[in-house]
Amino acid sequence: MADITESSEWSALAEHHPTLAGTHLRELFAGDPGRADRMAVSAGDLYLDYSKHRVTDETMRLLLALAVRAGLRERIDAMFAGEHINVSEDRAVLHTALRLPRDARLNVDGQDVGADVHAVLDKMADFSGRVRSGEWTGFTGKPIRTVVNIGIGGSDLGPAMAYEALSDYADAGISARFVSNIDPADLSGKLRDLDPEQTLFIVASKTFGTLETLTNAKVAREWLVAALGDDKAVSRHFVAVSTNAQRVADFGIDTDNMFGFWDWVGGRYSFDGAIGLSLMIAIGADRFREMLAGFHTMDEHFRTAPFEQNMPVLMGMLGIWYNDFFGAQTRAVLPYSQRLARFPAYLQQLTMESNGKSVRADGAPVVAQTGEIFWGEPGTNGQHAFYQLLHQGTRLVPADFIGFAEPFEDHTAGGAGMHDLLTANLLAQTSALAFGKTAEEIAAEGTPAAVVSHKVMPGNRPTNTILAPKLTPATLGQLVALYEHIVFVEGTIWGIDSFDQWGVELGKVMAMDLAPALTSPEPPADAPDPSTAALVRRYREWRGRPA
Ligand SMILES: O=P(O)(O)OC[C@H]1O[C@](O)(CO)[C@@H](O)[C@@H]1O
Repeated sequence: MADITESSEWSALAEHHPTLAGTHLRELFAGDPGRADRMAVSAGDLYLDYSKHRVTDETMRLLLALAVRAGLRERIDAMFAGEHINVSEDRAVLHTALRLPRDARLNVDGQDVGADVHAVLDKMADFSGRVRSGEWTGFTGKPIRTVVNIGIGGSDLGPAMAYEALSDYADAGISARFVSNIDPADLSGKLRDLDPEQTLFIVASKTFGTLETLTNAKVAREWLVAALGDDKAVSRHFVAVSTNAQRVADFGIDTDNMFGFWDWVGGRYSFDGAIGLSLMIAIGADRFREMLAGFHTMDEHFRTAPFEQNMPVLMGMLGIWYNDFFGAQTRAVLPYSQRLARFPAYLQQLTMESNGKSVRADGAPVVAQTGEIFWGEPGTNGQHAFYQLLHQGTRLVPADFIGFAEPFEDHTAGGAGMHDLLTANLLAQTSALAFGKTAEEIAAEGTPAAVVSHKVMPGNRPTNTILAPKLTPATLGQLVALYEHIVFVEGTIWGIDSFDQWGVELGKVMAMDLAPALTSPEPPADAPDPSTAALVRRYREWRGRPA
């Protein structure tokens, strides 16, 4: 694989960078009145303003030239066609197939992928409909009131985020809870006030081999059987989502009540398929399909729009600009929507499990910094916590602000609706971050000279602003697909396989090796290293075990 940093396109950006590094957004706007209208793009219902970036038209031209040089167009085509671009696992990468319209045809490795996807969606819709209508009852004949999704990583973060995002659409009186952590506090806290007779567990695991999920599921099964007094209750209260029917059967779940998917769907790309069953039960199959249509809208945009108008390409390349040329290490994601409270956590897995790599797809070391660190909190809460650093800290933290025009409800407060105040905060923050406030402006307000420097707002801090009319199933689908494709764009430039996650394996194996050292009646003979040995001794002592 060629070294992208040796390309003339990379060099051109490196040469161009000092000019922009020495230019303030105030100057860029002053010299370019049409910038805000020009540096904006729409995709589906999403509107992106990227004018508050430290770029000129020339920067964007150079960034897109780099994308072309990296073979982004060919790679997009390869992904959508089902080529095995996940090289380390020799798999296709086809989460985009999960949202293909019913009449679309896609044959991959001899499989009619579209037909398979819709067969599962139909099975989910049938089951969800029965649960929602009360036709599907628990063992004692009562309707289901709570769905508990037991899963972790992609089998948790996606459905949990989307359920919260779309909770205003949950119209059947069925709520969902999500259990992921092997910390027993998670499961017991979620079960505490539940009626077992009206609870349905969805055990969600692509592999059905994940320690946390299987352990939680076993304890949940014991809780259910103890309460209902009969093993036979399990078949009415446990269903599974997995790619591994054998393990589902071994666990004791009837495979008729299993909803499948395929190895060409990565866990972190999977909640728009069967992993989203809890969401579908809560909001219904029609709303779920609206969400899928939203995903598909963004997929088509990504697949077909010219790079100059292509939202994921533009945002991905801007990520490269800050990460690899400005040396920024993180990106804040700041949704001005309480409903999107879990969106940053969801994005952390999507982006960092995908692009946190230090070898390229061909196994050679990477040649540039990879893997932006994603983090964030909903506005306005973040404003009263960490925005101080965003505004006046020494680090450059590019940020994505996400807002919606229409609220679900809008109480008035002092003339303005609460939602309008929320949006005013979003707009104020991006403006303050970009333009700041100079020492002269602060002094002119009569500020004592000794305090002026403390109050200076440097500005020149770049942001994306993404606006949509309303947070609906369709806009959520568009938003998630947008970030999926941003990950893809960045991964392509870095030349990495964004679809494996080998870095999580070692810790899992070591935990299984260490567990006996914590629990054995006799002091353990060895530990992986002296520090861990000392910690094991301390733990055992506090647990009352011979150290
Ligand atoms: O769905 P599974 O197979 O239980 O895996 C859960 C999560 O664990 C991981 O493999 C990481 O350990 C994620 O990629 C995945 O989303």
